Amino acid sequence: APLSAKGGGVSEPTHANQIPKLIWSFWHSEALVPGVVRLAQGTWKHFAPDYQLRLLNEQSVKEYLPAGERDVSPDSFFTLSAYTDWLRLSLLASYGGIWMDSTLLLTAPVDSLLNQTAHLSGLHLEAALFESYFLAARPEEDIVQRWRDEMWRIGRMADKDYDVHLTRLKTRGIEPLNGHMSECDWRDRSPVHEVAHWILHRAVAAVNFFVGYTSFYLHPCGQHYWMWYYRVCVAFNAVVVSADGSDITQLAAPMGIHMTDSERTLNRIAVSFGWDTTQIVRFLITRSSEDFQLTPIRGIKLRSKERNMLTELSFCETGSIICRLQALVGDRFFEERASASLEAAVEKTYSSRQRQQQPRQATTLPQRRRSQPPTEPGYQGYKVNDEEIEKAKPVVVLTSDKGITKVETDYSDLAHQASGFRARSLLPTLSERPPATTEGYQSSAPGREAPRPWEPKMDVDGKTQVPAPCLEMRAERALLLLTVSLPLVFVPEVFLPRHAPSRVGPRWSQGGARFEIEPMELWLFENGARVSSKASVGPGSEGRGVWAKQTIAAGEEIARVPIKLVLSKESAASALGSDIISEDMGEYTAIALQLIHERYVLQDASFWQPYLDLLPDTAEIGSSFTWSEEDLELLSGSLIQNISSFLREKIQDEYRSLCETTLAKDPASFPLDVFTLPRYIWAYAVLLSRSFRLRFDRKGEKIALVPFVDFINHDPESKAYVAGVTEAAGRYVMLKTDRKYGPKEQVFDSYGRRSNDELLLLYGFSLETNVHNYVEIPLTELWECTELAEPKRSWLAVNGIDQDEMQSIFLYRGRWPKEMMLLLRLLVLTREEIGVRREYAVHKTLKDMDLATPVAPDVEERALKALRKLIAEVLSKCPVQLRERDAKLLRDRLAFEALSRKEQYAASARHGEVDVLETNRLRVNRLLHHVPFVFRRRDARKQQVVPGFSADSVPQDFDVFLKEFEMD
Ligand SMILES: C[S@@+](CC[C@H](N)C(=O)[O-])C[C@H]1O[C@@H](n2cnc3c(N)ncnc32)[C@H](O)[C@@H]1O
Repeated sequence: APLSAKGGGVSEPTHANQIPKLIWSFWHSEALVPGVVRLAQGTWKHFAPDYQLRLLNEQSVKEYLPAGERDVSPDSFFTLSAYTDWLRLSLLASYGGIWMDSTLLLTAPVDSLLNQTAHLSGLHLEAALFESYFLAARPEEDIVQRWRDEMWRIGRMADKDYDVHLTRLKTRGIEPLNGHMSECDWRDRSPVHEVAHWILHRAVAAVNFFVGYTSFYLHPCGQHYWMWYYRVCVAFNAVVVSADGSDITQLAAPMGIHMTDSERTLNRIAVSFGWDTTQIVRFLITRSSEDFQLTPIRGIKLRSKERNMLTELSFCETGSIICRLQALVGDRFFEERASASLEAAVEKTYSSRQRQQQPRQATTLPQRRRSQPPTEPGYQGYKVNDEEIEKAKPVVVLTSDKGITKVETDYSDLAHQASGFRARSLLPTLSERPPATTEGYQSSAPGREAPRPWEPKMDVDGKTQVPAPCLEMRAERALLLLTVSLPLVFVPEVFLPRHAPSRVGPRWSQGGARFEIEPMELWLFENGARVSSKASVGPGSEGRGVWAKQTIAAGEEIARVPIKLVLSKESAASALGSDIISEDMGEYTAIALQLIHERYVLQDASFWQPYLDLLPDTAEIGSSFTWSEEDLELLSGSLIQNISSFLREKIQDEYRSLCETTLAKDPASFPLDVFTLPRYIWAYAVLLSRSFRLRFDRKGEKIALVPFVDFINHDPESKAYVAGVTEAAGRYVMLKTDRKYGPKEQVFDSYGRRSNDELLLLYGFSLETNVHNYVEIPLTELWECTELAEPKRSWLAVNGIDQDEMQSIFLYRGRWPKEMMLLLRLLVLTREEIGVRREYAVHKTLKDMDLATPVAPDVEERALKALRKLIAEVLSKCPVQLRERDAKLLRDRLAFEALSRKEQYAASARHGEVDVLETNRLRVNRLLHHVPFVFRRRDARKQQVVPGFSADSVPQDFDVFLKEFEMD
């Protein structure tokens, strides 16, 4: 049966319940594919001849991504690897097939690595990590979809947010890496170290024991680092395994996930032998691997270090694994030699590069970060041979966020690691070293942006250095650990449970009448609503929510509420009459009047009484527009303070005008001592925090309060859906799940991509981690001083940008809408630059200029500087002390938890704004720094004959720079 087309109109033949014969892989550039990657592809053709290869790059991938995901690019993530981790899951979730990392050499038929009956097949490492470099699945597998969604969520989290997320997982009893890598390895140390370990281990366990109460978790040793590195595995464990335990193979098997031991197969050479890069490469290209049996291991997975070294050397000795594989494939990617000395080749490659100092040719790897040969004493230089490897082994460079700070001669002082330095060996890729700062830092590879200042940097091993905030956090935590937990050090481990029993305390009290759901459930039932027996309303830290009582499948209907139970303008009109609820009355106003009428006039006689009894009061909702003046002070320095006052005033004005007009028509039915201002504000708070926009027919959307369905809480990532349905039997509102929910799991819905400011204003809460935070910046002043304002406005209008959109820009944390730079460029363009006065001529000039991309260095600089000024103006309204206080509070769980709910939300919202502004300020500074460079390169590029090369050595990653200016 043909597979449904997901993207680009592609459909694949497949057999039901079989993994489609498709191999997916990604290499960022189409032109510069290293020999070893091409060799890998050759092995796939040989060992998977009946499979279709889908070798994607940044451009072609768009053809295959499902419609809603086509705009996702590496820019959407903090790192390229996070992007490709998400990409593989997205492709497999849609089309199924096999994902192979580009450096995976098959050495046996691919089917020997698959299990056709499993939902998901792959490989695990040490029974603790489910690898992601080789994955196979049938299309639309629930497990893969959930994994993809989780990866999408956490792949785009900044380090700080990710840290909070990891702690949350712990509080929910999920061990992100199944206990793996949580142990500190202090072996071969002195007895003092042993004792220190013993104390540390218990102290850490004691502190972490309280994670459920304190939300404070200490990542022991390098565990946080590993969790960062294996983000895709963390995502896997969070959604698939979802439980504590050290052996994921056992946990995953009942879910239909098949795992092969990677140490017996693809990882055998690297892991089982415990070799480093040089040893692995030596084995692969020299005759020492002549007798090695390839079939049993089924394949070889190379890391980027091995790939780089193989690409540099580009030869193999007859009989070696690489030579044998290329003979099998029938193509030559490596120069075959009868005998060769690895050392001589290494020396030749590196020293000739040193001599030439020239751009390399197209056959080599795309340019990576390169620095001049270092001059620090103790740095062992570019030559590598055994003797030097031996000599150089003890050389350790200690790096902090400020770059290389210290060069030492042995590893022994591991205390440095604990105090914020990571030790890394200089060998074997001596030629690379991260620069001291990110300024003037070239991007690492085509398709990747230059590292962002907040992004954990990659060190020479392709691993991350722990970024500064984490280091500080770790130091602070260590101090806290010692003070808080020393008395607990001697609590025997057996008394410490593996994970904490409960979550952080609820924000609502869990008892009381508002938690007696049964009368409403009975009322729903009697009036024809259908609520699945698998779900019910129950308490949680978000107030009441919809919970799964037992497993609910993806796409299952949880509730169906007939229209007669719904409060809308229609119901208001039938309750209050069309004299009062006139055609032109707003929907919110109409329902607000009905809410007051039902609750305070009809009271127990109201049809909706069982539902109204459960509605929260104004303080419980806590929307910031209902806060007192005193409470609003908590929001000082943030944009939301003024917005809250503004909305409140608008509602008050509306109430006053209603009193004078509509309500005055029938004072007996609408006495002003019943229809009071506080009640009107309450009704608005209920409506803004719990109503839905529903579409039942073509006429348009309706605002409605839907009993039961409005108990669903917000998770920005949820895709559960609420929809109006019209059938012959009548209209109803339906709630359906987006994914499978396990017993006792809360079902969430997304209230939309709302920033913390919006959430606080309308719903009375904000999120500590919110990827949708943004700040709206008015352009009033820029419009006032721009030249040729009118023709510019009309040109924008002709191009589909309406008056409101022209007035401000939306600044997001990780992306810039395309219109933003276009607007800024347009506003800074002078009359002279446009060079014409008549409107139609201005339109033509602007069209030719293509303002969606940088047009000229000085225009670009002015636009960026204007943006910087706007950002600085907004930032200046938030005093530095306040910013620092918020940042500190959000790092320090204990202090944060000690705040009142409003203080917590205020701090999160203001911090969200500052974070967006600061991040963008840094970005603008960085771009300003690159402007001259980008244009110089662009000019050089125009002149050169062969794209990508010129005497001026245009970097291969030129496009990446340009991209910075063209984000969407
Ligand atoms: C549609 S109602 C959901 C039901 C509500 N929890 C109740 O008990 O009635 C929206 C309200 O739920 C709360 N809420 C929803 N999602 C939340 C979240 N993620 N965190 C905290 N509070 C949340 C807020 O008080 C919000 O105003």
